[in-house]
Amino acid sequence: MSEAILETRGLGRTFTEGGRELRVLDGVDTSIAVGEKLAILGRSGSGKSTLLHLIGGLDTPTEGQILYRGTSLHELPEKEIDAYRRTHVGLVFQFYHLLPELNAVENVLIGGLIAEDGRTKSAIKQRAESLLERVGLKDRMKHRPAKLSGGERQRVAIARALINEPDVLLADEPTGNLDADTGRSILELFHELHAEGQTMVLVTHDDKVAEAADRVVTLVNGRLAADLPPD
Ligand SMILES: Nc1ncnc2c1ncn2[C@@H]1O[C@H](COP(=O)(O)OP(=O)(O)OP(=O)(O)O)[C@@H](O)[C@H]1O
Repeated sequence: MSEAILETRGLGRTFTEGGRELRVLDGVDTSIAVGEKLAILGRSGSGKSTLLHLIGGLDTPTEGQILYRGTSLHELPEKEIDAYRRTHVGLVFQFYHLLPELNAVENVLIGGLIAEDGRTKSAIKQRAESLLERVGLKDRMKHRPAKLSGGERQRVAIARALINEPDVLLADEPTGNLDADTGRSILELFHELHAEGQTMVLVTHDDKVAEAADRVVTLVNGRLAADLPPD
C-alpha cells in the first residue's frame, strides 16, 4: 500500500442538543492511501456526512485526530486549516451547492480565486474552462445553475472541487439527488478521474457507488465496522 495521505485516529464527534449528548462517531480509525478510491457506506444517520465534514476540515472533532500527510490537522493554526480546506481537499455535495447568480465557469473559478496561491485570474479561468470541458460541459460554460440539469450541476460541482488540484476529492452522496442513468454517468466520471490518479473518498448508502471503489468501509454505531476487500 502506498503512503497514507489522510488518517483518522480515534476520531470522535459528539453533538450536544437540548442538554443531551449524541455520540455520532466514536473511535474511527482509518487511512486513505494516495490514489485510493475509498467508499464509506452506512445507513442514514450513521454519521457518514459527519465523518466527511471532519475529514474535509468543515467541522472539528470532539476526540481523536485527523492526520494530513502525518500532521494533526486540528493542531494547526486556523489559517492553515483554512488553507487545507480550500486547496488540499475538494468537496462535492449531494445538492451541488452552486452559487445561483454565477454561471458555470464562474462557479468553478471562484474556488481558485480564494485559494490565493499566486495564480493569475486568467490562469485560473483557463483551468476552470478546461475542467468544464473535461467533465463534458464545453457547451454549458456560460449557463447559470438554474439552466442546467441535475447531472450537469453535479459536473460543475466536480469541476469546482478540482480547481485547486486537491490531494483528495471528498464526495457526500454525489448521486443521491440524480436519476439512475445520470447517477451512472457521474459514477463513470469519478471512475475516469480515479483512473487518472485522483485520490477520492465517496460517502454513500448506494451499493453501486461502493461497488466501484478500491475499498469499502462501513459506519456502524459510530465506528468503521469492517474493511471489506474489493471484489
Ligand atoms: N450539527 C448537528 N447537531 C446535532 N446533531 C447532528 C448534527 N449533525 C448531524 N447530527 C446528527 O448526527 C447523526 C448523523 O448524521 P449524519 O448526517 O452524519 O448521518 P449520515 O450517515 O450522513 O445520514 P444520511 O445518509 O441520512 O445523510 C444524525 O443523528 C444527525 O441528526
